[in-house]
Amino acid sequence: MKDNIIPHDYQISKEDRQKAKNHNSFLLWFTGLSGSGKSTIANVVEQELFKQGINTYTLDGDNIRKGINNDLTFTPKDRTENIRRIAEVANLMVDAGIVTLAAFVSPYKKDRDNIKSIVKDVNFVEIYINTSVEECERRDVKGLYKKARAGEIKNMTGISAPYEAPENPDIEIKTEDVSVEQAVKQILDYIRPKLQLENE
Ligand SMILES: Nc1ncnc2c1ncn2[C@@H]1O[C@H](COP(=O)(O)OS(=O)(=O)O)[C@@H](OP(=O)(O)O)[C@H]1O
Ligand SMILES: Nc1ncnc2c1ncn2[C@@H]1O[C@H](COP(=O)(O)OP(=O)(O)O)[C@@H](O)[C@H]1O
Repeated sequence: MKDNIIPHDYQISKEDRQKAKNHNSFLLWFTGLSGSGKSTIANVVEQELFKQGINTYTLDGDNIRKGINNDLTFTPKDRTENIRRIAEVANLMVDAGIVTLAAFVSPYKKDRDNIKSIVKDVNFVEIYINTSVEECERRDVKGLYKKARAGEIKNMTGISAPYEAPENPDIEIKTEDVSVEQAVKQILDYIRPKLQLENE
């Protein structure tokens, strides 16, 4: 069946779209425990980029797990499928010339490696929001840790399901040591050269 799918040769390329917008596009992937600070930091990074006239879009649990992935749970198999679909969507967005931000727990190394192969290494910036489970549990932004401790939530990452920390992330942010503003600056400094088109 797949052999019969023959791609059409569309004439407007990713490079054409990037030139029209005057910046490169790539994926900023935030990984870390629930409550680590992924959404908080991604949100401010996006606001700063938006102010600079950069085309951006953020994928997170609200628009993905309630929409395209509303059939998926938190079993390892479903998490793998969750991340695969998000990576495919992100790949289309990067192809459309958009600096795409994605904030997902994404606890498994093999799933994060798969994102890299879908969007290609050069388009993938892995940002590890490194906050200890003790601190995430203390924050307990959504009350999920309390529920997990009470046995009301199964497979809770950090409590009853694993989190495989990135070994060599592009950016690592320890939110117990740095402020949101410092974290945002670290990310913006890292991506500034990546935004520039080659002939500039
Ligand atoms: N069992 C369990 N483990 C972890 N997280 C849980 C769980 N159940 C619900 N939630 C809430 O769902 C958000 C995580 O969804 P993700 O799509 O990012 O997870 S994953 O990447 O597929 O592992 C996560 O959102 P964030 O807090 O924004 O990380 C939680 O609020
Ligand atoms: N340095 C920091 N960076 C990011 N968030 C922080 C920091 N210090 C405290 N917080 C707080 O931690 C919480 C992180 O929640 P959230 O961004 O929703 O996490 P996640 O998206 O990873 O689940 C927020 O209430 C935020 O205000």
